[in-house]
Amino acid sequence: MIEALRLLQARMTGAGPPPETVTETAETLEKLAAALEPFTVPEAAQIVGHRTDLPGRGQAMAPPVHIEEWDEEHVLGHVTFSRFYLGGNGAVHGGAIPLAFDEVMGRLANTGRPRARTAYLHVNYRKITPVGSRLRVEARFEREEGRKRILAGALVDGETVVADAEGLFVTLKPGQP
Ligand SMILES: CCCCCCCCCCCCCCCC(=O)SCCNC(=O)CCNC(=O)[C@H](O)C(C)(C)COP(=O)(O)OP(=O)(O)OC[C@H]1O[C@@H](n2cnc3c(N)ncnc32)[C@H](O)[C@@H]1OP(=O)(O)O
Repeated sequence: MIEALRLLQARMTGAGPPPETVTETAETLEKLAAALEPFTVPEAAQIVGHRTDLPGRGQAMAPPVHIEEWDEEHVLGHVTFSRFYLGGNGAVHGGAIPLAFDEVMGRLANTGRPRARTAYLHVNYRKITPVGSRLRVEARFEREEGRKRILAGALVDGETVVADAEGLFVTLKPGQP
């Protein structure tokens, strides 16, 4: 279902259909939304965001990061930003790149340690990130200072770092959501 939605997002972004196809598509989508409505569940029971085995944890908003290696010190994976993530002129939207970093760095920060949330994510856009290219995405645990965990990340196209990031993740205190 999520893969089909991702395909739809990419095709819709790249399409310039005639008005009758736009109307027909809108009607079909409204029917699908209505069919799912009776199955609305509380957050804890939803599938989306809870499937760590799926790219982007099954969250269609998150770029589909495929995890290849994952332990307490590093995460390695790959991601291809579809047309859905286009910012302009062939480049990925600047807001989509932190989504990928938060996904891999958040996963790493929360592996083998108590729960933490992103306090900041500092992203450097070094080069244009191309839509449609398979990119390597990496994260590594740098250091821990009390409740603070500092992580580093990089997005690499071939041999070229197109973006890198530093993230601060803070261990939650009891009662913090
Ligand atoms: C088998 C295992 C499976 C695991 C599988 C997991 C898979 C799962 C994948 C999940 C992948 C998605 C992961 C997404 C992760 C999010 O994106 S979380 C959503 C985005 N983040 C948020 O909503 C956080 C909102 N902010 C907050 O809740 C609070 O500000 C925080 C971050 C909890 C910190 O608040 P606080 O507890 O009051 O902390 P506070 O005492 O003020 O500060 C503690 C220290 O941090 C420093 N600090 C705090 N904020 C900042 C800042 N922005 N800048 C600099 N320093 C700061 C303070 O200066 C202080 O430093 P020290 O004085 O100790 O040196």
